[in-house]
Amino acid sequence: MSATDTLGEHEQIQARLQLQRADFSLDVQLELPGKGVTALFGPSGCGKTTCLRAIAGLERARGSVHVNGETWQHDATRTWLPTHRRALGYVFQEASLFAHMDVRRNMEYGWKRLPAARRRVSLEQAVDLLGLSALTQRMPQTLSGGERQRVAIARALAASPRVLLMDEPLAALDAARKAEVLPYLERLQRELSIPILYVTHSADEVARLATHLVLLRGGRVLAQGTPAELMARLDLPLASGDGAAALVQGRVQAWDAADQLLSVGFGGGLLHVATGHARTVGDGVRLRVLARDVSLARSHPQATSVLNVLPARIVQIAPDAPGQVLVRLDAGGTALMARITERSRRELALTEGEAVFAQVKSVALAD
Ligand SMILES: Nc1ncnc2c1ncn2[C@@H]1O[C@H](COP(=O)(O)OP(=O)(O)OP(=O)(O)O)[C@@H](O)[C@H]1O
Repeated sequence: MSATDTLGEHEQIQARLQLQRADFSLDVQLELPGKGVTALFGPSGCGKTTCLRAIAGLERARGSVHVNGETWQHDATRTWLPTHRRALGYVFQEASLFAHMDVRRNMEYGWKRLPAARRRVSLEQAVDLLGLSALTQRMPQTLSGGERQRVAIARALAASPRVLLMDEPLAALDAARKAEVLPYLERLQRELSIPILYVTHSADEVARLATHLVLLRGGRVLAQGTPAELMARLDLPLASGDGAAALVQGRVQAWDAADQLLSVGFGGGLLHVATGHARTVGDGVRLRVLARDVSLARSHPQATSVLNVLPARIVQIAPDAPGQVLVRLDAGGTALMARITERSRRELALTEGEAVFAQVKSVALAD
């Protein structure tokens, strides 16, 4: 079987990976969309990097790996392609650029080795996507950490990979450098048809970038699905702690420059977001609503400073931190979450299935 043999399952990444170490075992079945950003998310040691390395062929797991129509590993037919025959780009935590080559020659490295017929990304495109046109003559040691990482991503892209594997690409950067690189990653997600597998243990990065999410625990898949779906599951660890939040996909309906307020429409109504950044009417946006910023009322609150009051239905109530409960709501088909005290729940006699008003004190743009 050759690298171009297909399974008829284009536009999908499938991996069955099993591996045994002295004190760790990996046993996962991944069925991932062949486009967008799939985040592999979980605590330290759960096997995120091992999964990525096994997909790349840097680690020998038992099983199979199929990437958008190509078979890279299939034990049943004794197929196992070495890493250099797998059309992938790998971006590590620390950019490993060739110190003796300038940015352009670093980028040409993988690109030149590719037969012209297989080049799907031009060098110019990679330079442009990562905003590197002013840096092509620079040597790596003169670049900031964020710039080096952008070059590493561009170099990986220029090799026209079928998939881009990124292992905590922002983890080594400080907050300011992270903020500088993130928009480029978002751009890749929007403009490229190359799927990205993105290892992270940052919930912020998941909320901002991921279109699909795989939760790993102890070498096993705990759950996989869209970030909005999994973040609203009260039985999963994402819903615990201060970061518990709902993701709301909406569309910009208006921008009020005087009040610096963005109005975003979604299935459950309208949310107003205080932001200094104007957005174009009609654009899709992702909002993050923290459970701790949502309170509940039985009737529509009057004369409140909270701008966002949405009718919703209680779907589920689960115990949370001591004295608190987490409430999953349905607002016109979109999941929201509220963290309230057990006493408030009792005094308002809130139960599953009931209609309430959700007061959303604060909303942030996730992208
Ligand atoms: N080369 C190795 N030899 C033996 N054990 C290893 C090796 N590499 C990783 N491990 C172990 O395998 C388990 C999974 O490691 P892995 O690096 O995949 O986790 P991770 O989820 O990526 O963690 P982190 O977020 O800390 O990078 C851990 O228990 C780790 O100690």
